[in-house]
Amino acid sequence: MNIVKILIVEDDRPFASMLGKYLARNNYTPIRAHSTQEAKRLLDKEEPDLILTDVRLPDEDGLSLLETIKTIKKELPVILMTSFGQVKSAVAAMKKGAHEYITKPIDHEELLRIIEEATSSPKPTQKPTSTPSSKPDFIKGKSAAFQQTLEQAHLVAETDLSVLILGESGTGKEYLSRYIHDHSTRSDKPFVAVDCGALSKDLAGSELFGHVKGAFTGATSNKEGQFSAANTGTLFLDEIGNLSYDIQVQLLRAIEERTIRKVGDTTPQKVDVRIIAATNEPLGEQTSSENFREDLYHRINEFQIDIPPLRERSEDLMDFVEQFIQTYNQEFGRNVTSISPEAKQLIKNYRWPGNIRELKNVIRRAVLLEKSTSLSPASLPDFLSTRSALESKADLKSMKQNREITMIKETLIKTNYNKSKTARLLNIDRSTLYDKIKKYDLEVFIDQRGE
Ligand SMILES: Nc1ncnc2c1ncn2[C@@H]1O[C@H](COP(=O)(O)OP(=O)(O)OP(=O)(O)O)[C@@H](O)[C@H]1O
Repeated sequence: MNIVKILIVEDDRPFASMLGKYLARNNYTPIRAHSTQEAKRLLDKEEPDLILTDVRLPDEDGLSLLETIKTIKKELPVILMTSFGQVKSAVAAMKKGAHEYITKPIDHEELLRIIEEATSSPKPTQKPTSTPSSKPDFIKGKSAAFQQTLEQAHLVAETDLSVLILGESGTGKEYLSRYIHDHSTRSDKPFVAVDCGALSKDLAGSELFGHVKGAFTGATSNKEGQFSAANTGTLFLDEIGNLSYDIQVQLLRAIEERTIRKVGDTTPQKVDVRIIAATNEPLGEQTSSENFREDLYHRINEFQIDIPPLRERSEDLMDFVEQFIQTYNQEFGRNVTSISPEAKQLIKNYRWPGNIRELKNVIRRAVLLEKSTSLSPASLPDFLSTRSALESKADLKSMKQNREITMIKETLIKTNYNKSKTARLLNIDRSTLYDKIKKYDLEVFIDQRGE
């Protein structure tokens, strides 16, 4: 798999760090600079494939950085991050050759789409300056299990109830929350997604509620938090179980009193935000172990929606495959028009522990590799066939191995591909885990997500 290096130029360190972690989780290699000077140094040293820069930076602004880059590395795509109200800068940026601009608060899905487009296709010299990209295509499928989920989503969308979405990693919790927002009366207002799992303990308060200048070392200016960014709209809190106890207290107050206080400030600020939270670990269990406050749990769980794992939506599987093939045909300029029966069988036999995200990654890679018009097993990663080959043998040894592969994969996903944690949970040492990863050819599986 190609390594795509992205240089993030952003002086807001917590935000840069969050963005970096998000890109790393999506198989990119982030590098961070906090000023244009630092960015210029890293341009030569690191040779990034793409630049993602803020417009406002402490030394020069992102537009001058863009100009410099266009004179030395004309082909290097630059994406600017602008705030609402900086439309003029955005238009100027497009004229100066920026690949695209994206408005803060960043819509993560949109960012990924723009990055994928910028790094995989030949660059158009000029792009329309007007509207930011449209919303992602939401695949509804036809399985009874998901139709029920959708029905609940429609029902709750019409209300202002807080929603808790439960589902394994990659089942589409963020996608569904966006869908609920799009079908609510707040649809023309901001939708802001926060990955609570990527927030550091120290900076989570500032990220969510904002801070005032001087509130802590490094707080060189006032900053609005994600609550303010989502005001009048919807705030999606992913991996909510990761919030510290202190932040849980503040969050509860923000939801109940509809007011927030910035870090370092005592003045309450009114906010009107609809909360949708998500978790892939049952919070009920965490409340009994006192990791998660029970009062907050009940407050965010006014309505619960469960998303079934992909393996329980077998009727939807090929809908996703076909749609993803179309998407990547367009993106990579391929012409895959069918799927060979063998490839179809491999896709159907696999358990998809990483759910829709894993499927999407597998199809992206397959479309990129496929030379003919029919998707063949050769373009699919080995781990799909390893498992099926083992499955076809009904002996005890193969069945044991099969179970072992599944457990390793599921634990890797659970620990966000952290091998030390995985080994600990599986009660084996790291070297045994490495041996098994090698033996079962699981490197490709791990590459889907990166560490
Ligand atoms: N209904 C859908 N239609 C099209 N694509 C989808 C749908 N649901 C999910 N996806 C795809 O699957 C990927 C994972 O979705 P999403 O990020 O919403 O999952 P998640 O459950 O929030 O994951 P995590 O638990 O890791 O945060 C997305 O990038 C999206 O492309």
